[in-house]
Amino acid sequence: MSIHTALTIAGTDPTGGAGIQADLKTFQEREVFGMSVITTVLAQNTTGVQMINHMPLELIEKQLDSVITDIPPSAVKTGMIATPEMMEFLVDYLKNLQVPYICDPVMIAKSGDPLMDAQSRQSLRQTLVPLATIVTPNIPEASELTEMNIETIDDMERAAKMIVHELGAQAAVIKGGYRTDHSTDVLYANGIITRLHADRTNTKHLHGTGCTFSAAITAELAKGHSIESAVATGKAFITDSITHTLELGTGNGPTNHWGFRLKGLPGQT
Ligand SMILES: Nc1ncnc2c1ncn2[C@@H]1O[C@H](COP(=O)(O)OP(=O)(O)O)[C@@H](O)[C@H]1O
Ligand SMILES: Cc1ncc(COP(=O)(O)O)c(N)n1
Repeated sequence: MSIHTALTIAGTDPTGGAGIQADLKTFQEREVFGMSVITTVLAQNTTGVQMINHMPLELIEKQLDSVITDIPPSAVKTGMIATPEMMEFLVDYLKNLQVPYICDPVMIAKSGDPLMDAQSRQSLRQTLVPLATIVTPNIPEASELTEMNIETIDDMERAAKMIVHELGAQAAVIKGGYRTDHSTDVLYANGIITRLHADRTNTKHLHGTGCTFSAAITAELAKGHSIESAVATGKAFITDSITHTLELGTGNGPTNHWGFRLKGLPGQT
């Protein structure tokens, strides 16, 4: 039996809905062995972010060495990488790894709390985005990366193409979660636009949707699936996680990471 492994490099959420914790749960659900390197420890919950503490670069480096010299990952994702120094440091690391790399350009939490400053947002364009196999911005993040005003699906398609052709990523998915009329995401990969439709669930429990979606895609790439297949499975996974809501927390609650098990997914391996 071949074991697939995935590494997430990201910040934490002690309530388990977003960040590293959501990524590890998602890897497990997709039957991939999950590993993690913590960049930032957050005190946060379903109501917002209470405190942020970045790990020293040396500790991030030591964590990465511990993982990589022992259990090599088949795919890597980054989530909250909040400072230009962390981004610059990760560039060399990711180049050497030579495995699929998913960049979730986390900038703001669903609660509205900023997770990085303006200078870091700019650095992300130049450092991590060009290395990515897939970049997965939501609409505000895609606007920030492309400096475009994104309102329509056509705008989402233009932004996805710009992230590939001008910023240098291999593929981009612009997520439609910020829209109120539908939940269509747009994938641009291998020169082709694909629209991924899902019915919109009327819920406030959307904490960690982006983390969960990109982690599911990472798990599928770790198994060797194509970009198109991995994103389709990721979309089905997040849709089921949102639909089978748990109603946890006093604010905007987490998604249900075992939601897909209640319905079953196409394309499981
Ligand atoms: N209310 C919803 N109903 C169905 N799908 C949703 C809903 N909100 C978000 N999604 C989906 O969840 C995924 C994550 O999108 P989004 O919430 O925009 O990311 P982020 O957490 O980075 O802001 C996307 O596939 C998006 O279409
Ligand atoms: C550590 C960490 N990473 C990412 C998010 C974004 O989560 P959301 O998908 O709700 O925007 C978060 N709240 N915390």
